[in-house]
Amino acid sequence: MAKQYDVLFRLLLLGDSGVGKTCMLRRFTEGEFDPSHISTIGVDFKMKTIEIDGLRVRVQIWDTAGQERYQTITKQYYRRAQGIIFVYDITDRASFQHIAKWAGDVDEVQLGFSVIYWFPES
Ligand SMILES: Nc1nc2c(ncn2[C@@H]2O[C@H](COP(=O)(O)OP(=O)(O)OP(=O)(O)O)[C@@H](O)[C@H]2O)c(=O)[nH]1
Repeated sequence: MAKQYDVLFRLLLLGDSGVGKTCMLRRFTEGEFDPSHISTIGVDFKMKTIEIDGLRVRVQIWDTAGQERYQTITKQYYRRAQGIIFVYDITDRASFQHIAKWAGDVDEVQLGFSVIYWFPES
């Protein structure tokens, strides 16, 4: 079967628990918003193929649990990511301050990464 994409990017969502990582991913991949908060256990992923300048780009986005207790699992995915999306809640100052800690964790295993900021609607 012919390949359904030309390029594959693996991205990772990181940030505190409850900042909206899963919601953001569902909105991007399925166009849906579910206001309930069911904490991610470990990691999960979704994919979407978009066309950019005639190239079919498949984006594979890994959604990680923000809860501390899963960090041994989630850290295993840092190295494999080609880009990291740091997510914080604009109504929660601490979640923004913690971005430095998340970025520091990534820096320990992977030098040089992309940073994209997401501002959830409030
Ligand atoms: N007001 C508002 N609430 C949002 C938005 N995005 C997400 N939420 C709410 O934030 C809560 C947490 O969303 P999740 O996407 O489950 O959070 P998460 O970061 O994946 O959490 P963990 O899986 O525990 O790491 C949910 O109750 C959502 O309803 C937004 O843009 N605006």
